[in-house]
Formats: sequence, structure tokens, C-alpha cells
Amino acid sequence: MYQVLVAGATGKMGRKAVELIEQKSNFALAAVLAPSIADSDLTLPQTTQCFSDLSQINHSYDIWLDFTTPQAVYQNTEFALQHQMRPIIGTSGLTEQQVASLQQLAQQQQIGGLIAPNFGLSAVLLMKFAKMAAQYLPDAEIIELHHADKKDAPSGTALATAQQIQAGRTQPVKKTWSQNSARGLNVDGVPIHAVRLPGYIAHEEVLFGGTGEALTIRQDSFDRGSFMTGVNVALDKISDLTQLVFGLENLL
Ligand SMILES: NC(=O)C1=CN([C@@H]2O[C@H](COP(=O)(O)OP(=O)(O)OC[C@H]3O[C@@H](n4cnc5c(N)ncnc54)[C@H](OP(=O)(O)O)[C@@H]3O)[C@@H](O)[C@H]2O)C=CC1
Ligand SMILES: O=C(O)C1=N[C@H](C(=O)O)C[C@H](O)C1
Repeated sequence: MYQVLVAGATGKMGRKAVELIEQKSNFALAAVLAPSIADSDLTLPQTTQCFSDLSQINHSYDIWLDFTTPQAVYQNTEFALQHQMRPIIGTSGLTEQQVASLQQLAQQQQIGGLIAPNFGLSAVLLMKFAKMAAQYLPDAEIIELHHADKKDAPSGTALATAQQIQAGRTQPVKKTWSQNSARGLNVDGVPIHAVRLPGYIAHEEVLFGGTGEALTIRQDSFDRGSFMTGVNVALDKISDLTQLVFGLENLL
């Protein structure tokens, strides 16, 4: 039986993760972490340990599943690795430098884990297709659309998509643009436009432009259950990993 700690258990994603673990026969919800856990309406097994702060955790669990905040995620992942807990990180906001430093720590600690900007299959496929398209159509822009209370912008998925587009390019970008916020945030030569509106969950469109033609790739997460497909895969495969892997595509 794998003992899992869910960090961010009171949040929108954390609650889905708690439900998933409770359904899985070989995984136990051993612990939860969230600042407001004592006041929350979550119904948990009696055996689940509740922590409101990292400093209260004095035990190592097999897996650290994190859906918290961009402010907390680096320290949480570092803590998990230092205490021999395999991290599965869904939280956005880690910079490329932070990912590299956590991967180095994982190597030192000889422990594997996963950082996944998006656990939805449609988003993973979108990133793969965008990388392929960028080989032929290097000029691209991203529009990401999320629910109104998302804390960070641009989304982790949009940043990872821009990196994939840059990695897929074999020709330089043709167009140029001026520093103007209406033209989006330039990441790896890909302008990203972030929309935050009620009614949306998580959506992304990549627009490629060529000579007299255009290609649009779009994915939609209409329900947070879409992310649990990938979390389920990660839980099943995490114990085989010997490194801190970036991207769910590496486990599929
Ligand atoms: N990789 C993926 O597929 C997906 C990733 N995400 C990412 O997951 C993260 C969470 O999203 P979402 O569930 O919508 O956010 P919510 O705001 O709904 O939940 C955030 C959770 O984090 C907790 N929290 C806040 N501060 C800390 C801390 N210092 N230590 C531990 N827990 C803390 C909150 O607890 P409290 O209520 O007590 O403040 C709450 O439980 C975001 O970064 C989001 O981008 C989201 C969807 C899919
Ligand atoms: O906050 C969200 O909701 C999401 N966050 C992740 C991101 O920043 O890309 C994944 C998905 O887009 C949903």
C-alpha cells in the first residue's frame, strides 16, 4: 500500500486528487496539507494526518502529490525530496532554473518523481502537435483561457508549450514585434495571451501562421476530472522513475 500526502487538499484540484486516491485500492490517503485544513469541510478517513504547515510534518510518506500555489511549490518539492518522498507536482509556477535545481536535488537524494505542467491528455497532445507543427511553421502565438481565480499568468501549460515550439523550430521566426502589452508576453519568441473569465476551466489555443495559410490547435478541459487521467497514470508509474521527470508525455 502506497502512503500518499496530498498538499493543497482543500483546493479545487486537491479535492479531486483526494477522491481519486480514496478510489485506488493500493494507495492510502495518509496525510493532507493545507493552511485552512482545520476549518475545512473535507471528510477524511480517521487515519489521515492533517497538517496546516510544512513544519508540522515529521514523518516520510511514499508520495507527495502537490496542487498548491506558485508561491509554495518550490519549497514543498524541496521538502519532499529531502525527506525521501516521491513528488508528483501539478502546481504551476516553477521556473526553468527551479526545475533544474530540483532535478539536481532528486539526483543527489536518489529519488524519482514527476513535474507535470498539465495532466490532461488533450493538453499533452496539443504540446506534442505544436512541437511538430513548429518545424514547418515557426511563427506561432498562444492564447490560454482559464477560470477567473487562477493565481498565475501565463499558465504553466502555455509556458511549456512555448518551450516545445522553440524546441521544434528548425527555422528562425520570421515576424518581429514591439514591446506592447497588447501583443502578449514574449516567451521563447512566442507571444502568450492570457484570458481569465468566469465560466472557463482550462483551455489553450496555438495559432500558427505561414505563407497564405494558418493552422490552429486547440484543447479544452471542461471538467477538472480531465486532469485525473494523468494523475492516475503518474500514481501508477511513479515508483518506476529514477529521476525527477518533467512532463507527463514521458510516462505515457
Ligand atoms: N498540472 C495540472 O494538470 C494542473 C495544475 N493546476 C495547478 O494546481 C495548482 C492548484 O490549483 P487549484 O486547485 O485550482 O487552486 P486552489 O486555489 O483551488 O487550491 C490551492 C490549494 O493550495 C493550498 N495552499 C495554499 N498555500 C499553501 C501552502 N503554503 N502549503 C500548502 N498548501 C497551500 C490551499 O489551501 P487553503 O485553502 O488552506 O489556502 C488550497 O488547498 C495551481 O498552481 C494550478 O495552476 C491546476 C489544474 C491542473
Ligand atoms: O490553474 C489551473 O486551473 C490550471 N493550471 C495549470 C497551468 O497553469 O497550466 C494546468 C491547467 O491549465 C489548469
